[in-house]
Amino acid sequence: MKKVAEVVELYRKLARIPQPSWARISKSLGSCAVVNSVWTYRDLERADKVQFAKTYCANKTSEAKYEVTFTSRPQELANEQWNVESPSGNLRAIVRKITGKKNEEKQFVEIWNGSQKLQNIDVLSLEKHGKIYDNDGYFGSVEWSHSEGHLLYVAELKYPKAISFFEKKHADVKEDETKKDETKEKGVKGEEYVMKEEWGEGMVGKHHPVICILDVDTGDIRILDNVPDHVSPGHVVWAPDDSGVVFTGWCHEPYRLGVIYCINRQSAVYYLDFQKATCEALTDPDGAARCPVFSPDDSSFVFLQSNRKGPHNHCSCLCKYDWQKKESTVVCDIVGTPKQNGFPGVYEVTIPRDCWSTDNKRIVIGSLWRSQAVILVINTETKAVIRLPSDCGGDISVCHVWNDVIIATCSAPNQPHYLVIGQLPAEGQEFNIQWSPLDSPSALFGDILWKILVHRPTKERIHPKYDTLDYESVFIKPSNAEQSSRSLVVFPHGGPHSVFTTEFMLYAALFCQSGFSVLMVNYRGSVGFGNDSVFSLLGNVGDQDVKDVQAAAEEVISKEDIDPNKVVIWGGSHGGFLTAHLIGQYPSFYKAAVCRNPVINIASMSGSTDICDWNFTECGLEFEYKSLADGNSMSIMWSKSPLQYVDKIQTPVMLMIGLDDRRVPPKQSYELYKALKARKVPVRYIAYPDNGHPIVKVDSEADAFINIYKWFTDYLPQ
Ligand SMILES: CSCC[C@H](NC=O)C(=O)N[C@@H](Cc1ccccc1)C(=O)O
Repeated sequence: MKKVAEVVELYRKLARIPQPSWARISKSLGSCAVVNSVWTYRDLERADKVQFAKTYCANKTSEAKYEVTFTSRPQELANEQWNVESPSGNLRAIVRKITGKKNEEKQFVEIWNGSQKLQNIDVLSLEKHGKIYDNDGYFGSVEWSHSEGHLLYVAELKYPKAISFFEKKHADVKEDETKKDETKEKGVKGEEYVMKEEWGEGMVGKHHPVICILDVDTGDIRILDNVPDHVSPGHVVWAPDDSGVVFTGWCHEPYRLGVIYCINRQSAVYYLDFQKATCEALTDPDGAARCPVFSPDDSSFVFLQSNRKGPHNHCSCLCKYDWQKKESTVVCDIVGTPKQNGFPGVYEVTIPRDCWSTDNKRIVIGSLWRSQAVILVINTETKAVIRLPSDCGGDISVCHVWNDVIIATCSAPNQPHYLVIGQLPAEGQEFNIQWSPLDSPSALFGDILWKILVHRPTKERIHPKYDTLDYESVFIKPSNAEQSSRSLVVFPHGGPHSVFTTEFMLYAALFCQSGFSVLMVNYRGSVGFGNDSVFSLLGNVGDQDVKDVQAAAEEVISKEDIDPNKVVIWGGSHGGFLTAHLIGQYPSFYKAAVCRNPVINIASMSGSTDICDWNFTECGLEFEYKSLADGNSMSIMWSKSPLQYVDKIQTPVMLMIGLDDRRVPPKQSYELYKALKARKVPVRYIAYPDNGHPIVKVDSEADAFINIYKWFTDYLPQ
């Protein structure tokens, strides 16, 4: 087993490995494909995630392969929140965040042509709106009009100035409601401390988004004010002929529930028509539709439709809206249980911009296919679905599609991420795509082996309704026995409706290079295996998921060279919930445990999480906005919570929380901490400031890993 000091140096080395955050083909068509990319790496010395840009030129060779003829040197990027090329490729819009002289946050909207900055607008000083939203995958949007004369973006509503009842300067401002509008420019009394609902975890400061339109010639900004009062707009795009805007509207009445990781929120696709000054829902206002993406000829757009209410994440339906006929059709329906290893359905929160082929028939999107991230080519007319081959056998995710050229990022548990380029073959030939790496990828970790394990529930664990369900794990181990400590980290994911795929993950690679094998379990309830798997877990959390993980662990120990006395476990959020359950239900099996922001007591959490619907749904209870966690509900929630087993726990537990977590309140961990302290079970509680639900601040993430490694090795037999 490596010493802690050695693992610190290993962490320093692997943390520097960059990962592509985005990559797009420049639309300025020339002789070669120009690919602009932005990469991110963890800068431990600066305790910050640092971004740099890289540009590639690639020429297509005869057999549809590409030869890279130029690669720029990495250019560090500063403060770019958005960088969006215009349809012709002649202009570029950049939203830049700057700290002002008085340490205030400023945002500049910059318009560039090929050689200079044409506009440099200090937008917040104009007091037209609040902060421009970043690219959060839900509300944030920056889009050029087809004419390239306007830029649309989403920002926070500008609230009237809040003034105190006791402020003398504005003594003339009346509290009278009828006067409110006239006094708005002076301010409104008594509003200083009124709570503004937020959209929960990961959406701090985002209360009420508004759609803004900048005239790039004059610099004038107007706010679209006929968005329905009950919806918050996002995924905003221009309608054909710039006749208006089309967007996802999330209903925020009667109150906002957390939206990140949740595709079950009430939302519809709306069209705001400039000429008619109307805003109408194009999809069912009571549904959960999102993310309209128009075809190149603007004849239609595709969008995703999910189950409103129910599990926070699940299979989505891919639909197409015909702009002329004003009607929607289903292209890929929700899949309950796929045939054998067949198409399991579409699992994506958003559809990438520019996902269409030039023939206006096919789209290229990312999705999940059991334990792998994949790229699908879907023919929106024939409804044929083709899974593209990965380049390295691991994950492949689409970055950009333009002019039938695809940019994708590939990785595997032993292969850091790298970019590839490929020409989309003709209809029906998609599987023959040829990928060409844009960069020589970071070295393959030859000392890490990985495979996907398939698990079938034993007879007594078969789900009564979904009796054909199986599940998987991604298993990684050191390639040579000398390096292996024969120790195993069991690692259940969170969600519970998420999934471990075969991508490169820093922590997993570090554990493996430090001598551990790692078992990442995609228990029933994970996404990517069909909706029946997701729904099989509802009402069975704390039992079916726990037994699936334990069975997978015992199977691997019996089949691999693992010492059963050297098994530890760790997980985050629902993964932390499972960790706490497993050490309670199998008290002598795990030598040490770590929980990151774990759900410990569903009952006590129901009033403080940003997604209180999760507590009801996962416990098999109906949820309505007016639902109360009454005695009966609390009793059911308690019966599925790991805290009930605390008297059985012997395993030393380390708890790690993000103090700003809005998803799982830090007090959840404190409940377990106190209970274990009172029972003299070794327990350690680490609290990271400025971290939310995922503990990903660079210094916190680094400290967390070394603490986890030390906690495990302190309790493992040497
Ligand atoms: C009331 S919090 C329930 C646990 C939480 N579920 C949803 O947010 C959770 O396990 N979070 C995951 C993050 C995640 C959730 C869904 C899809 C992908 C990731 C976690 O932190 O690991």
